[in-house]
Amino acid sequence: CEEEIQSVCEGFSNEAAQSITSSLELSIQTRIFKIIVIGDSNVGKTCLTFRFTGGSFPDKTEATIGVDFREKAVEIEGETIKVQVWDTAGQERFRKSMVEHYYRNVHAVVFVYDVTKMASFRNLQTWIEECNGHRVSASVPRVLVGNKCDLVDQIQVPSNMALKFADSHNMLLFETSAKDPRESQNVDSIFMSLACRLKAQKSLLYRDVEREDGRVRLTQETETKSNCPC
Ligand SMILES: Nc1nc2c(ncn2[C@@H]2O[C@H](COP(=O)(O)OP(=O)(O)OP(=O)(O)O)[C@@H](O)[C@H]2O)c(=O)[nH]1
Ligand SMILES: [Mg+2]
Repeated sequence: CEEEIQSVCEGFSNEAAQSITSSLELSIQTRIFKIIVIGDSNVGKTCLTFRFTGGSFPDKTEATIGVDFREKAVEIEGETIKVQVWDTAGQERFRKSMVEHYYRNVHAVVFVYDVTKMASFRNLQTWIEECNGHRVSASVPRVLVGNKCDLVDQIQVPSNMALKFADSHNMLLFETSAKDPRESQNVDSIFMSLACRLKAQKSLLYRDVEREDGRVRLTQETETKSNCPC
């Protein structure tokens, strides 16, 4: 790594090189938490990940093809952590070749259903089976998200039914809306609660950083200072 840093700094003034070195060192030390977002097409996975990483609701979305990556640096108890969100495709034809990649070295899983579509709730069982089928360890935290709560007069999935399902699968339940700006903090807490739990499992993640991130990366994400919500 030191050699890589030196080669990056060649040709820069001392001051610039020093600043690059400290940025690179910080980047190398930063832990990355890989969180995948899974569920039927159209439930709002892209909008939820966009709300968390970009802070807004996208004007227009198209069906995700394969996977979209979004990252956000967050600060938890003085440590900067990079939350890497894998926004996966819900449509079978757009996900086939990618499924193995979704689950490889995953640190946490977010299952999403649409509170206005009972079928998307019923299909959760299939998504959970797919996840289990890819040998995702039971120690990998999972949460359940019921999205589109702003559509209050169209709700088909009662909260108590969702809660029972979440309990039986040892998951926390979040009912929220990617669209309603008043819910943005609730959307943040989906990912922040997972990041807090992962931070507590210290050992696994430095190893993953070394393995996946042998290359040096400089990023320009916004940093969110936040206290642990859990
Ligand atoms: N009312 C409402 N609409 C939403 C909300 N979240 C997403 N939508 C809408 O639902 C549609 C699908 O949203 P996406 O985020 O693209 O869905 P997706 O789960 O990523 O779909 P795939 O990429 O095909 O798997 C879009 O028209 C969004 O505008 C929400 O919280 N409330
Ligand atoms: Mg999508």
